[in-house]
Amino acid sequence: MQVRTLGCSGGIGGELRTTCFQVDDDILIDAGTGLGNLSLEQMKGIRHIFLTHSHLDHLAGIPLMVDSIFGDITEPVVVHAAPATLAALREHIFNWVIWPDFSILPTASRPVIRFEAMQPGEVVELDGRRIEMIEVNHVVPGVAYCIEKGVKTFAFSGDTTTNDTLWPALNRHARLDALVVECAFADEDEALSQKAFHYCPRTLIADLAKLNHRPRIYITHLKPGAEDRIVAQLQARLPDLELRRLSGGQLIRL
Ligand SMILES: Nc1ncnc2c1ncn2[C@@H]1O[C@@H]2COP(=O)(O)O[C@H]2[C@H]1O
Repeated sequence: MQVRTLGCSGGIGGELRTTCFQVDDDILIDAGTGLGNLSLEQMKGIRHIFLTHSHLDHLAGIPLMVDSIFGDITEPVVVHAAPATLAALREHIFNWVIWPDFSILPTASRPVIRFEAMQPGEVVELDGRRIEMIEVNHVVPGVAYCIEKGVKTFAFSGDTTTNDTLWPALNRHARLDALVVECAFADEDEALSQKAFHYCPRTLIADLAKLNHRPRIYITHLKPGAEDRIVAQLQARLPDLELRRLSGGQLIRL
């Protein structure tokens, strides 16, 4: 299994793209502006998209992608998400005002996307990859995903602040090889991080103590301009952890 970082920034500007990870060739975890780094051929190979929550920076690529591949695919792309996230997508994006409802286009019986509700705790198995949804704590309903293939295990926190759901769920796995975890704000912006339900270094460090595994840790969703400060604040207080800043294009092999 491999995870390619198509986008991992908390914003845009220059080379920065928002959250989108490609698992092998056919799965996306979130579909932010990083999705636009895929070629048309690569987009046609995407069969499943798993969403962590309803915010634009995690799904902005979907409407544009489905229009781009509209005439070229025979089976719908399956969008997996929690019921609240799917309801938001239907009501606020695919509502014929912001974008046409591609879940009934070109025809209701053979649409280009299909929405598939998933509940926290549920596992979807796709060609030997077991994808588990885990509840987290964001300003809108949010989830993380843990993906197992063989013995290898990868997890992505989605957007979250302090919680007691992600860490016990990860501890239930026999191992954790790589963890992509968000830390959107620097400690100076802790008040904003609390309002927006994100981690800052202080709160992430406190939660990492709840994790029994010692994975490679990749920090994601850094707000543009604060990247170096956030990573320095984490590394200064976690010198013994294998902790690095995630960057666009980075490949995580498992
Ligand atoms: N009061 C607030 N609540 C939530 N988000 C906020 C607030 N003020 C500013 N924001 C920003 O809005 C952004 C929405 O996407 P994010 O959750 O990635 O990060 C959020 C913050 O950067």
